[in-house]
Amino acid sequence: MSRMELEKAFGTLKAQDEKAFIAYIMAGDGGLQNLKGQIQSLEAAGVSIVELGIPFSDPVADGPAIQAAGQRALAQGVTLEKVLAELARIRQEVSIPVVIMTYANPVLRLGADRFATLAHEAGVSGVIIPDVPLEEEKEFGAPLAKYDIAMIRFITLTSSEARIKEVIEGAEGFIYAVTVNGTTGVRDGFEDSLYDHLEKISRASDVPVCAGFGINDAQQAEKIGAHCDGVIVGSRIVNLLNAGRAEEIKSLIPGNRDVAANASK
Ligand SMILES: O=P(O)(O)OC[C@@H](O)[C@@H](O)c1c[nH]c2ccccc12
Repeated sequence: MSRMELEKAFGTLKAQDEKAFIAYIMAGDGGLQNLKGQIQSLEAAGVSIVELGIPFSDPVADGPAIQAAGQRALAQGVTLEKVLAELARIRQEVSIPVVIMTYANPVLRLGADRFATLAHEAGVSGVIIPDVPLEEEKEFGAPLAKYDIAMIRFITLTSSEARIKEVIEGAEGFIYAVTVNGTTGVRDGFEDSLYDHLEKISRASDVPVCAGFGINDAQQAEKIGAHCDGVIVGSRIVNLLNAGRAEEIKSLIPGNRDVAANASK
């Protein structure tokens, strides 16, 4: 698999006039032996793409829910290499695209070339590394490009016009538009200016734009998704999985309204 799978997924959604729902989970939270079942249950719930987090000891952009999930996974001895090996083992049984979300350090420890090879063997479609700025992207992106794996870039609320233009030029897979300032996790609400910001980026970008951080339910997902190509939900899903309430993930996806109504009864 490669970034073609991402293009295909977004193409199918567009043809059906639907938005992408990207679910973030922490690999190895609950044990790596459960990864296959977790991804399959997301797929069955109607998730479009899985963003698979790699546990890391110094996760600067993660809020409390993701940090706690990372600690649980680290306590189980989960590493980037083990996650990629497990993904390679289960790839035939998983059909939605998987994007790896990791910090730079675990990739550098493995070596950027070896990481790209293992990610390719694991069927990974894209990679998100939040602590690698555009200026340093090449070191990571070039080996991935050999296998056509997308290097996914961020735009934040404070990105300047010039920066937005730079990010959009040569963007791959999709653009991750951060909806709030700060770390991941549930928020009370969003700035009114968010919607214009998302529309502006979407208009300018050739690749789909997906918004994430602080999206907590189907209503928010629908409202934000209306101004871009999809949403990313992390903390809420991580918490539901950890609480053994995976079946409620369905109710976070807009369009599963009946499910949502039933779940809250
Ligand atoms: O948890 P939230 O608020 O739903 O946001 C998604 C986010 O967790 C996920 O995409 C993510 C986890 N760790 C990150 C680090 C940087 C950027 C994004 C992430």
